[in-house]
Amino acid sequence: MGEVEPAFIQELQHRPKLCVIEAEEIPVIDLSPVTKEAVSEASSIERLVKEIGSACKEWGFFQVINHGVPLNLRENIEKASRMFFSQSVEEKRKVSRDERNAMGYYDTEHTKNVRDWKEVFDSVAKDPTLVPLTPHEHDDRLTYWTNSSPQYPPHLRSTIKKYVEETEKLSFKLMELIALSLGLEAKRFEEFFVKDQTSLFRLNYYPTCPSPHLALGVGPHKDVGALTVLAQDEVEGLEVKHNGDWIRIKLIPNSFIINLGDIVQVWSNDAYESPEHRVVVNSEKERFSYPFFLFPAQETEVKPLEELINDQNPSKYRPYKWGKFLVHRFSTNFKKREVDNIQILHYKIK
Ligand SMILES: O=C(O)CCC(=O)C(=O)O
Ligand SMILES: [Fe+2]
Repeated sequence: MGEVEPAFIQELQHRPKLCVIEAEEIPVIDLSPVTKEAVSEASSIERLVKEIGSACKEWGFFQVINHGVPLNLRENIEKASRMFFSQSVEEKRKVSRDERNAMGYYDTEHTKNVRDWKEVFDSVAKDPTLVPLTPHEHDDRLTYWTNSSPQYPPHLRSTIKKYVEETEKLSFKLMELIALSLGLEAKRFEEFFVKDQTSLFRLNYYPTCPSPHLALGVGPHKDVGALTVLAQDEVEGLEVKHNGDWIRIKLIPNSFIINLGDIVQVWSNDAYESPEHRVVVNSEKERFSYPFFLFPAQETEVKPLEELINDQNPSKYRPYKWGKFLVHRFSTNFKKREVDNIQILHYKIK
């Protein structure tokens, strides 16, 4: 990517100041009580659940250490991703996403109608993944998203598969801890993912940017799924909005950055919120990141859980069909439009 074209330029209020607020840090959570071979004492799990609960309430963002995902899988992803993005745009476009299949390469994503300074390669965790053919409410036709296989590096597909299997296990463990922290059964969320989950794994590449004060790698947004498990290289750039300030996330080597998505916000009936975040780019260093987005099965009707609503705390959302929401997002994120994208706010009961 060369000079900053108008499509990338953020409105004044969204332009990053590039001075980093170091005052606060997101919580760091040690997952050893649930990842160690030996069975942990109930009290240490209870403590962990409390920590997760306060991190979800206070930030919706935290880092995890001793998470059980082998370091070499992650190193392999980093190497393969650098090899893939180092190719010419023509080569990368050979595995471009298209109208029929949303998986593959692209560099045209817009967040809130401004183009992001990034390139992306998307894969589904379960290949093929069942999704609605169109976002239209009364169209019941389904289709499959499938993974594309770049020729270079030749092992990219298998490297992603191994990494995703382990990250997915971590995300299920985290969902159990989140369920417990809400006073639910540990396996409460399992039914939404066991069959036909639509989870997605993304390779993000943020090239150096000549004007990092005008553009963003990813504009301010909230993740739409249940949970995001993010790995990244050593270049910082991710920021979370906390009490009105953008807080830069400091890196801990080999940790994962976890954030809640909109679906957990709806399931919890706003007990937990999906945090707003963005990615600032850099004029000297390129950056790579690897989010795994945990998404439920397409037929899931997303609504506040029965156990978490009552007369004093009635449901704050109308139900929505996850598959339709997902496909709507994917069909509208790639060009500048006059209207805002679909949001959970559209389902909020006023
Ligand atoms: O690159 C990052 O650090 C985060 C990217 C992100 O927020 C996203 O892809 O949704
Ligand atoms: Fe995000």
